Amino acid sequence: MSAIYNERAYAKVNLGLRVLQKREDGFHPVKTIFHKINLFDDITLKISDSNNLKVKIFGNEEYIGSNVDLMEKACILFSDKTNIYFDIEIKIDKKIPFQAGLGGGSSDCATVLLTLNKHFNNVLTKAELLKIALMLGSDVPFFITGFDAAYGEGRGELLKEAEGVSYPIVILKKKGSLVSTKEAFKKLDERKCISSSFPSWPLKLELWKNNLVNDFDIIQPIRAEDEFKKLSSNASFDSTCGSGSCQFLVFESDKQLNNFLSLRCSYEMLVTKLRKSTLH
Ligand SMILES: C[C@](O)(CO)[C@H](O)COP(=O)(O)OP(=O)(O)OC[C@H]1O[C@@H](n2ccc(N)nc2=O)[C@H](O)[C@@H]1O
Ligand SMILES: Nc1ncnc2c1ncn2[C@@H]1O[C@H](COP(=O)(O)OP(=O)(O)OP(=O)(O)O)[C@@H](O)[C@H]1O
Repeated sequence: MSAIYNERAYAKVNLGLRVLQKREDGFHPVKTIFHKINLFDDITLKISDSNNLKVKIFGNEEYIGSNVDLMEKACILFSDKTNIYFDIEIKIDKKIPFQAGLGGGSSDCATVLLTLNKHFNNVLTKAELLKIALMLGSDVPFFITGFDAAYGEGRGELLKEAEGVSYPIVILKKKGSLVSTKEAFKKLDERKCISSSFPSWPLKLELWKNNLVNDFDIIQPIRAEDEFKKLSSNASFDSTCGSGSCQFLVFESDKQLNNFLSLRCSYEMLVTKLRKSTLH
């Protein structure tokens, strides 16, 4: 028997991201608000019964290099944990920029885990899925929860749902600018003074500028460019996506967004919205 699923894996931004001192296990505790955005990878999964695990992925040539796709790792972990074997063909239409801080790979593998669990009649509990998710990456548990927005602590696995908002958002990407998450965290270890303060979620956009800080902002060369400064002065809020390299600008209205879109911009631009689903 086989079944086909068409799924969307949404990207996220971090509204505020404080990074504390490195722990003994090499990871840094963070405090953040994760928020999904309406930018997604389209993933088609064909799952068939089989006596051994077979994973085929199509469409990942552009981003995979010599890495193993996180979606393949998700299949292996799911099979190990459940002792269920299957033949899976995954087709991905990648729209989320990678090494960009948008959590694309994390969202893709969370989507695969959730779909496998759905196919196999919820064989794993949410708690078991969250445990596997953290083995795949610090951002993966957020995508397992299904929340539009959440406070995240620990490595990002201590999650509490937050109310989502739906302001227009523009992602700016400088051509050729890629950031390795590991290297970005390493750079922050050079800081002399580390603050741990993190505000409660200010839903009102006018409060974000003075309350939400991403510690990775200081290591993003694009933020020192005159063009970026000029563009961001036309938005209500701007910050780095995760550990970079993409930046995002938030607008209070479509009118403010349209004024912004009439400006000259040499960066690649993705125009979307913070995601507030109707399920809640
Ligand atoms: C920057 C964020 O995207 C913010 O949400 C996340 O903290 C990063 O999450 P991620 O991409 O899933 O990262 P992981 O795959 O877990 O970790 C990649 C590498 O980044 C570093 N890392 C990551 C998360 C964390 N809290 N502390 C770290 O020091 C570690 O060196 C780790 O080996
Ligand atoms: N499904 C996937 N999508 C994107 N990258 C993947 C995937 N699987 C493995 N990778 C590898 O992971 C690296 C980047 O992953 P990803 O896009 O999650 O990072 P990111 O954009 O920096 O997100 P974040 O740091 O916010 O989690 C790439 O070098 C890529 O080869």
